[in-house]
Amino acid sequence: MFEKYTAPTAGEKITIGENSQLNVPNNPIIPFIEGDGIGPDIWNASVRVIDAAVEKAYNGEKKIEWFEVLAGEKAFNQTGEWLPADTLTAFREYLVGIKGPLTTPVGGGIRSLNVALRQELDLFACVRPVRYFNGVPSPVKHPELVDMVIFRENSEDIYAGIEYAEGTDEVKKLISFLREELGAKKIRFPETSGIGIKPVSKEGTERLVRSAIEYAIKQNRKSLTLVHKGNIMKFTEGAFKTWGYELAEREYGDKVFTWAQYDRIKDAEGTDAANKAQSSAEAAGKLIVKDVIADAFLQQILTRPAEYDVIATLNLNGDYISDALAAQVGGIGIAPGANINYVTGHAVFEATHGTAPKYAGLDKVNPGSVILSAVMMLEFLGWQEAADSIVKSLEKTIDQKTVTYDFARMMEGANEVKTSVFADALIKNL
Ligand SMILES: NC(=O)C1=CN([C@@H]2O[C@H](COP(=O)(O)OP(=O)(O)OC[C@H]3O[C@@H](n4cnc5c(N)ncnc54)[C@H](OP(=O)(O)O)[C@@H]3O)[C@@H](O)[C@H]2O)C=CC1
Ligand SMILES: O=C(O)CCC(=O)C(=O)O
Ligand SMILES: [Mg+2]
Repeated sequence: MFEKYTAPTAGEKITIGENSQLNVPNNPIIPFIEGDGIGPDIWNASVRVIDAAVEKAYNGEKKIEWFEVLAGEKAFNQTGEWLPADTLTAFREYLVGIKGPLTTPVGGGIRSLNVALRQELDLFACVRPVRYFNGVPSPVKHPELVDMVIFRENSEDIYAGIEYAEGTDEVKKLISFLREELGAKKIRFPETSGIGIKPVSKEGTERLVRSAIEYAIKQNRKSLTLVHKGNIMKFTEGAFKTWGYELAEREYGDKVFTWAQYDRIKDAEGTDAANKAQSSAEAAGKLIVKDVIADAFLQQILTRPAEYDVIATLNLNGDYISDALAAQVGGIGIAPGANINYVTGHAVFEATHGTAPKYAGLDKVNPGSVILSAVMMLEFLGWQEAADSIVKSLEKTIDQKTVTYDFARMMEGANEVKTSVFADALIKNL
């Protein structure tokens, strides 16, 4: 199976059965990437918390068999490759994995390994829940009103990496094709432009929006909002909105009420009739599917966060929105995430934040994002008891004001501790 890695001898594989149901043994093999920068600090703390929670929740009957796989600087230093083929094989074979952050240079150098993993494994949904933990210092007055789950499309948009640098033969060819064959007249400085391409497909949109609706219905959420910049990017972001509404009505007709329906009723029968139709859909517990333009959304999440619930959006919007919303509930130190293909069952869990290089090796940063990503992983495996016990312990530890520097600097009377000591406190509070 592997070119260079040795497959673990202990533990068993997670498999997927009919109806995309996971079969999870009591000792699943789970590949992990430690990550660059702060990766080792937060991974070493997180893995202790995860193991202790599983041990305690199941009295030793369940145990994760961790399998380290390489990517990023550690991989390059040991193998000469940034993302060895064996690492992809491991995530493919064992279905579920977890990773620390990986560095991506700006303006040149290697393309993002994080994006490569998502694309290679076709992990089309980046799921990032954002909720408030009592006692966490926040820059807004009512952080508790933020309770959103972002479904970020993870396989297309400008992340496809189709871009050509200024001055190259490729960009000259492309610009002349755009101008001469397609009549593009508005490239302001054709001699000195770089060009990036933004593919957005109907299939890609539909699978993402379908996953978000399924999640919203299962979790009894009130609304799903399609966030886009479709007024400007009509055939990519505008199409995302149109395809999203069409899919919602076609596949979930009796379970949803869309703002596209609202508009049709309004045009035919007037505003009162449309308002009535929406109110009765809400009373019947239907999921309201609505949309908002991305810039307006970014101000409304600050002014009226309670109006938003599950979010479905494109790749770049989702990237910006994840960090912005994380800040509202106390920062990127407790912002978890998952990259999931709901059809094949492949999933790689990871924090929203990056490698924070200035803190690397200082045993300083908050491991909360990776720990909460592991909570999402445990839930994905159906190990709810272990997941719940970590969340309770995190709540208790924050309540005791035992926190890392990021919270301590905004908290009165905090007991600031290192990453490893924060993990000790979490384990004690399990
Ligand atoms: N999925 C991934 O692997 C990701 C990788 N990256 C990559 O990471 C590298 C660095 O990116 P950068 O833009 O600096 O973003 P980072 O998220 O790495 O760091 C930005 C700031 O966020 C805060 N922060 C990040 N992580 C934590 C944590 N665990 N606890 C507390 N605070 C934290 C720090 O704020 P402060 O300075 O205020 O203390 C830090 O300076 C880049 O190469 C980027 O491409 C970025 C995002 C995701
Ligand atoms: O791949 C990277 O380096 C950045 C990724 C990122 O910002 C994200 O996943 O939110
Ligand atoms: Mg990001």
